[in-house]
Amino acid sequence: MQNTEQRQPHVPVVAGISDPILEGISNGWNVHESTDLADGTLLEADVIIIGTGAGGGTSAEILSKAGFRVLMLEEGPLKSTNDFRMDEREAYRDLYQESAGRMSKDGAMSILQGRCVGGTTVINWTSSFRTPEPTLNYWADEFKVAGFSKDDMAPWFERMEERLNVAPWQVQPNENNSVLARGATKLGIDWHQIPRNVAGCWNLGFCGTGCPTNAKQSMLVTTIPEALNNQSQLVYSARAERLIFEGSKVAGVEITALDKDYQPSGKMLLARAPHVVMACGAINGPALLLRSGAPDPQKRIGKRTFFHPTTFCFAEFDQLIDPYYGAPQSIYSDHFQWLEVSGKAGYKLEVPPLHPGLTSVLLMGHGHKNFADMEKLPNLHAMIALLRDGFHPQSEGGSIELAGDGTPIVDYEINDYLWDGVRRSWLTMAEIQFAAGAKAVRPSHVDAPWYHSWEEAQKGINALEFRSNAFTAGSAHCMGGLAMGEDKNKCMVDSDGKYHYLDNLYVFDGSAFPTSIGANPQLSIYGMACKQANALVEKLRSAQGKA
Ligand SMILES: Cc1cc2nc3c(=O)[nH]c(=O)nc-3n(C[C@H](O)[C@H](O)[C@H](O)COP(=O)(O)OP(=O)(O)OC[C@H]3O[C@@H](n4cnc5c(N)ncnc54)[C@H](O)[C@@H]3O)c2cc1C
Repeated sequence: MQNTEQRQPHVPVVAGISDPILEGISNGWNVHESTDLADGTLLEADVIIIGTGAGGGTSAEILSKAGFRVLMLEEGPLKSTNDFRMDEREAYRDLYQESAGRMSKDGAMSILQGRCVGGTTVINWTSSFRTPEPTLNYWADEFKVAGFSKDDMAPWFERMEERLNVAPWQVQPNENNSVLARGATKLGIDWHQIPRNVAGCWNLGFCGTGCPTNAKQSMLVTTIPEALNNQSQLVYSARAERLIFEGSKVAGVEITALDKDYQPSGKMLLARAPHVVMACGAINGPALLLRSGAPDPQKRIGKRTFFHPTTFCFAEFDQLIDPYYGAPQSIYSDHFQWLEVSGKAGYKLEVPPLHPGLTSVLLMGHGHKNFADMEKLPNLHAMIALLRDGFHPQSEGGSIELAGDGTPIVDYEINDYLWDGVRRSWLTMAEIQFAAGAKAVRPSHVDAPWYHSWEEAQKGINALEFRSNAFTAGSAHCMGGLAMGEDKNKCMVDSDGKYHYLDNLYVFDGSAFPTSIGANPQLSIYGMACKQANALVEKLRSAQGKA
């Protein structure tokens, strides 16, 4: 097939590991790079799915298995096993939105999000949590989300856990994670093992640059191959530019074909189908609707965009931590998460993997200071606190605007309410790190020196000043912007994911969350998309029956 030759696959990192995408293409899958198609090409299907991440992959498998002709459109490139060479430079350029440089409008928030076939599931760290019950209850009470109680959702989570091999990680945690467990135990803080979606994981630690052994059960190696086996079509490097509306329906999708540098190639394509599912994720999904001028009587598109604003605290140890090796996340603590559901910001404690490129940015500082900190890397541990966003009147999240070229801008302010959570989270993390034997700790704030005792850290952290851009606040969890619920004053889609103001448009991805989740979001998206895509199958079948 032409695509196989054109892609010129790299030499695999691990000899003998198959590349299911290259194999599928050579067996005749209907896969096209957008620029291979002639300008003006018309693509047709029963259902168009825009975006191939957690929501898109899950929906494509379900709809195609039910016999519907599915067209998957993906803005990012098609990269697979042999392209994943555990190299940050290549991975950020090829697999991340804006080459991993996406930021909030004021530059205070770094945002990591995927952009490739398989979406963010290709680069995520595999932690798999069901949506916490207090979150589901809050959605029902505040947004009139129907059919999402803990019991309603249990069968959908079970189904996706089985499909993606979600299970507690039985291997000894790496030292980076062990620090969290050890320090928490000393202080009487409860912690647990993280379930992961892996099959035969080699414990390499490079989940964030794409899995070179196919162990991570991302959409790329599970649902997308199955959808392609079920006669779906995939067009990649294909950005849905605009939805075309006719009356109360989406009549087509205008597509920009992107070149090898991810820039518009000058070619445009058009796709038509009776039903359109948006699964382009938070930020880009609302931006697509804004670009398209979608009906929005309450002006709610892009509002309540959430992140789990994430704080970092570094610690230096005498012993080797090697924080870049081993399963990135295997221990968590929810001890500080649900003390109050809608009071002060709660937070989940985890650790991030520390690869050099990412770490040099997170540490803040530059020149000699940054160099000196980076020299500590083999003995460095980091802990993160994911602040729960969206459960308080002063935690309304951000909003999406459009730049002059139609690309999204995220306006998201870290305010006093969140700053209070930031400071508390630094205190918690520093105390745990010292309890685990750290010789020095440093929260990621430009003014923070290395503190050499818990007492010194307490005093220092309490004195740190709240200034925008003075501390690292990041997130890899983009949610909201097209809130789900039956309350039309607050929400854009109903509990089945159908857009309130159009008859044939659905949103099956993380943008539909009316708050942040309070846990890493992938399994919440899989469960929700599985439920909603099955409901859509039933609806389309009954419509066919009536026709
Ligand atoms: C480094 C990192 C680590 C993470 N670790 C975890 C973890 O351990 N556990 C966890 O639960 N979550 C984790 N996440 C987050 C999780 O993977 C995402 O929340 C989830 O994949 C989002 O699913 P989605 O369907 O909403 O969007 P995505 O998976 O992001 O998929 C959206 C897709 O749509 C495409 N797209 C966007 N706009 C367009 C357009 N206009 N036209 C065509 N295509 C478009 C994008 O390129 C993308 O491929 C992590 C994220 C990152 C960045």
